[in-house]
Amino acid sequence: MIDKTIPLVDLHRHLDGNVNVKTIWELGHQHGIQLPANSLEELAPFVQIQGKENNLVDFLKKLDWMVAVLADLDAVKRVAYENVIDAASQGLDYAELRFSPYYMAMNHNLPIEGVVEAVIDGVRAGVKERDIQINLIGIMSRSFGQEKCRLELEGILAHHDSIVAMDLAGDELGFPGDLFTEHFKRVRDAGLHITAHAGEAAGAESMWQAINVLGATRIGHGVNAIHDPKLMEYLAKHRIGIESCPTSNLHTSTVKDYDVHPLRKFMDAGVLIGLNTDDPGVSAIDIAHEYRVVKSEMGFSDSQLATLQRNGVEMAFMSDSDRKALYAKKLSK
Ligand SMILES: O=c1[nH]cnc2c1ncn2[C@@H]1O[C@H](CO)[C@@H](O)[C@H]1O
Ligand SMILES: [Zn+2]
Repeated sequence: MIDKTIPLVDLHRHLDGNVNVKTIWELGHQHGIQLPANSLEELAPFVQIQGKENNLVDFLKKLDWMVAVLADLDAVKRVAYENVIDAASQGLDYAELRFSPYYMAMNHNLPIEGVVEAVIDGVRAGVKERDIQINLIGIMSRSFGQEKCRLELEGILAHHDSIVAMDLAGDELGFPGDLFTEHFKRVRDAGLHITAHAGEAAGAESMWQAINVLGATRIGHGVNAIHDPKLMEYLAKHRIGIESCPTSNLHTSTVKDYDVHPLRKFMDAGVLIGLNTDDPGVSAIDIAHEYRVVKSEMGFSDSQLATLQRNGVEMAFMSDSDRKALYAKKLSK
């Protein structure tokens, strides 16, 4: 089902949405943080989706305990390190891990730039131990407004050599992209790639804005492009990559079920689209799960799955020579 000759990648994976229940438990106890449960089993439903949530904002609350236990920079480093080990254990050859430094810093007043450094350190430590390549994407969490996003941006830009791209995540309906026009101008000036969560809670207009105003060359989710044929055509023509996260879309009630997910329509329209996990810890899934459901619930053939797998590599924020090297490494295994 997963083609062993093609690199397996996950480009849309929040490391602050992928903290082990056990790690939350241990950090909570280590730092004397009051948790809402008396055992690991009791804690799981506070951070993992049970069934589905009514909307995106409710879904996002599940991440709150994952960052509530980040009491110091060692905790941040641990979470970043464990994310690399987890990604490698899931069979990924390459992953882009994204994180929101203010969101990770805010509960315990950590220095934002320190959080960025701790994430970079933790990822470096993980990569030393496992056969996986990682690139980092900085997130501006739109839900906290323009000023907090500016702080996130500055923390990331201070380390732009270790970061490949910038993203906009959080409450898409409440905080439209054009609030962050100035922020993304600075991102473009710094030469970072741009992806944005769009067309998930809001409509196609939010995707047009992400592309035309913010400068996004990839879009997270993008589900609602399906209602705008001109946009579908534009995405295909300009090779704007769609980072699809089907299970997350069910869990946020963006899409009712797998069999009505528009993934196939994007493929038919010639749009570059790949499979990703989004918040694997919250959704309690791995990347193989996404390939499995696309096959079993959406009826994709193995060759269509292989196209999705290759699309992921093509969309990755890496140089063409690194892309070639990734393919070559896979074939030599
Ligand atoms: O599916 C999603 N849609 C929009 N925002 C998200 C999603 N998953 C996580 N975050 C947001 O990303 C930041 C942490 O990395 C937080 O702002 C969280 O709310
Ligand atoms: Zn996301």
